[in-house]
Amino acid sequence: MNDNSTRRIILASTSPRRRELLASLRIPFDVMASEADENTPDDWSPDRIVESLALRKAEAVYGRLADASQAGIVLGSDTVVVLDSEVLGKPVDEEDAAGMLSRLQGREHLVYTGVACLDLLSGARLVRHSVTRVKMKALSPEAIRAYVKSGEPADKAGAYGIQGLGATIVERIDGDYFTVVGLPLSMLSDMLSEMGIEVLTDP
Ligand SMILES: Cc1cn([C@H]2C[C@H](O)[C@@H](COP(=O)(O)OP(=O)(O)OP(=O)(O)O)O2)c(=O)[nH]c1=O
Repeated sequence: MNDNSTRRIILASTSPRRRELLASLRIPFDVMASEADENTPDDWSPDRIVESLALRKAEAVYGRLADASQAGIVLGSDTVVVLDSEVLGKPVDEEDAAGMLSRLQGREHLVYTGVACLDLLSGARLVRHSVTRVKMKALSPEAIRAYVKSGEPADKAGAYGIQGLGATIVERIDGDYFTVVGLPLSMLSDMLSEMGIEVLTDP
């Protein structure tokens, strides 16, 4: 069943990247910021963290809309970087960013992104994650300092953005590029299809 015309999509996110990525699917959507608690127990695995936080973000918006009996799908997403089993979120300041980059440089790490889709009317939910391996180039302290000073690391998991200046410090990736940027579009389109929203349809 193709339900594109009757159900709105709401992106539960403050991330401009996620908004741009979702826009590339060419389906109409609204954006609502979600204030979800992003703390998780220390012993949670990365897949559990990103799936749970994606769900929390979607549920925070779902809670504000469910009473209105609106037909729609709420999307939430969360991204972390994992190095040697340690989960790296966003750096708290420039020193933290430089520390993260000096550990990531010259080595491989994993980027996990979780996606949650909640159906506003039925309450049905789908939650999945995607993982991409990233090899970062060896970086001199000067290069790390210059990259931190660019401001790009500030609001990004692992203190880099592959879609920007960070492209110059990545050697290769193995997996889905969009998982690294924060919204795995191929996996998302499969999830939307399972919820009755087809991205590729005859106009
Ligand atoms: C590794 C990497 C991360 N990121 C970003 C994606 C996410 O926005 C951010 C991880 O933080 P998140 O907590 O996943 O998301 P957010 O707080 O930015 O947005 P939301 O409101 O949806 O919770 O890191 C990049 O943009 N490029 C990259 O290469």
